Amino acid sequence: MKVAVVGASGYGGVELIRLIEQHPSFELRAVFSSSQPGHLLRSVYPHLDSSLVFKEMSVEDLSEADIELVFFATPPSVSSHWVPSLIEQGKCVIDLSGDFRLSNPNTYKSWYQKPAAPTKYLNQAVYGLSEWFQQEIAISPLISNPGCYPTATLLALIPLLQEKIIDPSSILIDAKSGVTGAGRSANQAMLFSEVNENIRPYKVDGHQHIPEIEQFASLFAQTEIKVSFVPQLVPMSRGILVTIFAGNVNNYTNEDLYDLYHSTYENTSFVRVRGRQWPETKFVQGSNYCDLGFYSDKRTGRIIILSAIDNLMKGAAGQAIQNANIRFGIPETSGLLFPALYP
Ligand SMILES: NC(=O)C1=CN([C@@H]2O[C@H](COP(=O)(O)OP(=O)(O)OC[C@H]3O[C@@H](n4cnc5c(N)ncnc54)[C@H](OP(=O)(O)O)[C@@H]3O)[C@@H](O)[C@H]2O)C=CC1
Ligand SMILES: CC(=O)N[C@@H](CCC(=O)OP(=O)(O)O)C(=O)O
Repeated sequence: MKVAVVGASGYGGVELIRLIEQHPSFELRAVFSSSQPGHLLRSVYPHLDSSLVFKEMSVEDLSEADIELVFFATPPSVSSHWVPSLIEQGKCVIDLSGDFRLSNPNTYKSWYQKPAAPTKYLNQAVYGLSEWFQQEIAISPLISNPGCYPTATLLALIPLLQEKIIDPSSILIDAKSGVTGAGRSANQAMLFSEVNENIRPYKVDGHQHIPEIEQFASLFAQTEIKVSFVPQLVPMSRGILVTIFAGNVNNYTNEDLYDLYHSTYENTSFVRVRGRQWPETKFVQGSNYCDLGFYSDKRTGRIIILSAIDNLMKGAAGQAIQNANIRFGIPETSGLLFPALYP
């Protein structure tokens, strides 16, 4: 199948290219970038041995190249401009940005401070949290890949919310991310000397992933959920570690938690239930796995859940390929079954 990547010069885009180039069923036919048109992909990214040349985005180029699937790894408000014409032409789109994740356009406008996508296409989009929306992903022309923090958070929270094991008003989320989460564009705050030997909380007063987490947590809990969420930047390139604290309303023990998570995820390919072997970002770096750990703290009556992913893999490009596999009836693990880079 012929595929294209828009935003191919960024971190999400180049991770998609790495995965597509060794995928058994996808053939990369076009890479788009507004800053690099005319440049060889391998001159911008020498680790990739490709003879493709970056082009300026154009719907005509996509039609001529007979491309069936288009990935967007672009900043907010870019995909919402192109997606309507691509969908009308019968293309399938997987969007890594937040443009199609929030069902209410006013919520998008207030958290992203950008115009929302047209409602017609918001209504067509399905949320690409692969483990929980398989059936919807398999038939949709527009898949909205989840944010990196929401992926790690929701995979940990949904089993507890569905079974009403935690107090829905008690959810606190401490989240740490490596710097590739912020993308590749130049930014003084991301200089080595600013980030190294530092842990930086940011957007404590309102991160754009809060409404996304709340929208899908509420869906599975069947009640309105509000969460406290504190993201922090840590001095590493890749990786997210999310720690969630919530009140244990049903006195679930560690064994009960293990049974719950194990039975929920035993037939999935990329969620590894680690229990009391606490997840670390090192164990998932470069891979599509999400590692989950948990602890029922009898002393405080709280449950603590830990979730580790690679932000560019399960948090972005890896999950996008997993969704493409599901969408086109290819085995879900195609092109993704490799362990983390260690050490
Ligand atoms: N990094 C991560 O861990 C994750 C990122 N995401 C989301 O994925 C998307 C991409 O993120 P990331 O790769 O990190 O970002 P980068 O900043 O690294 O890359 C963005 C890409 O978009 C292109 N671009 C910028 N402006 C435009 C435009 N107006 N039209 C077309 N292309 C444009 C840029 O290239 P050029 O300037 O050459 O056009 C670049 O290739 C974002 O929406 C992000 O929020 C989601 C989950 C995790
Ligand atoms: C470390 C870092 O800065 N991470 C980014 C993740 C951005 C992201 O994925 O945002 P979208 O909702 O547009 O997909 C952030 O916290 O804003």
